Amino acid sequence: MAAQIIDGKAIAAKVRERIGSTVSTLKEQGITPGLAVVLVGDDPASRVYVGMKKKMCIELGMYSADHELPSTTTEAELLALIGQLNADSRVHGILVQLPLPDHIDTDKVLEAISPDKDADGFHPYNVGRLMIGKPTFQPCTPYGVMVMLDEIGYDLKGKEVVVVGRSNIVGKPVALMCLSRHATVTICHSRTKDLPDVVRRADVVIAAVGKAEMVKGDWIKPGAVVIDVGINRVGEKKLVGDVEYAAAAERASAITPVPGGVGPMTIAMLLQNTLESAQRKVKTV
Ligand SMILES: Nc1nc2c(c(=O)[nH]1)N[C@@H](CN(C=O)c1ccc(C(=O)N[C@@H](CCC(=O)O)C(=O)O)cc1)CN2
Repeated sequence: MAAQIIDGKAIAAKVRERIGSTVSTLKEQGITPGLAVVLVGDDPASRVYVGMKKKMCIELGMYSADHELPSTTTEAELLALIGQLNADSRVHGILVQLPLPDHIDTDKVLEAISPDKDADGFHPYNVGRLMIGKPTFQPCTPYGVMVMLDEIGYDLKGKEVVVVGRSNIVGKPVALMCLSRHATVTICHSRTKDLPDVVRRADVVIAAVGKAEMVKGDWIKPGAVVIDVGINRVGEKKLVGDVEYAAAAERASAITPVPGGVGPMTIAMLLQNTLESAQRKVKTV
């Protein structure tokens, strides 16, 4: 049977629609959720993502504070800007687009963001809360993966999940989120022995390794769900995921495409996190 294509664009549009109507309600109560997006340097892909974030923020009626800084910006200048944004009551979420230029210490910058405005969920305080299963900002891409699984009605309880990739941004948090839903989770990486055999056990494969088509179609157990987080540029224009899509789709019960899969969810969940932050603020004042 042909795999169900999990349409990230459509699911993200649905998430944004829900956010938009909640934003309208909040605005009636005098609160406008605000997101500050900070870009340092000229990375073309980052510029595109930042542009999409700002556009959607405005479309949903949120306040958008944009800061595009030159690649010569010093770490001290960036930290000073974050200090200002932490203190700005119009801003409920702060996002510093990654990667940052090499002369800036990324960890230092992420730790400078106030944990209660950490719309990316990358601050160690929030990472710790995720680890111990407390409510927190959930990192956007893994959060999007969970929403996609919910959307297809997939219950992770008791399922074997194999995550390929152990990044702080995707692999580790998505593994924790699956664990919190009672899945049995294996995280694989470059030194995992017999990777194809480990992946073959999986009811759900989450590929987040950043290597074009590294997960082969014949590694997929028939009927498995395949979530491909990779976005790899091949040649001038073509984008492919971390999974060999056509061959995997022949065996999977459901699969995310690239483009149009997990990518669009990342931005939708950033806006969701900003909204949740504003809602928390309403409850505390
Ligand atoms: N501070 C952060 N930096 C980065 C993050 C992040 O979550 N926070 N993630 C990525 C980039 N990213 C968002 O910032 C992102 C990547 C891809 C997409 C997306 O919609 N991709 C499309 C394809 C777009 C294209 O043509 O290039 C798709 O998959 O369909 C959105 C957001 C690294 N940095």
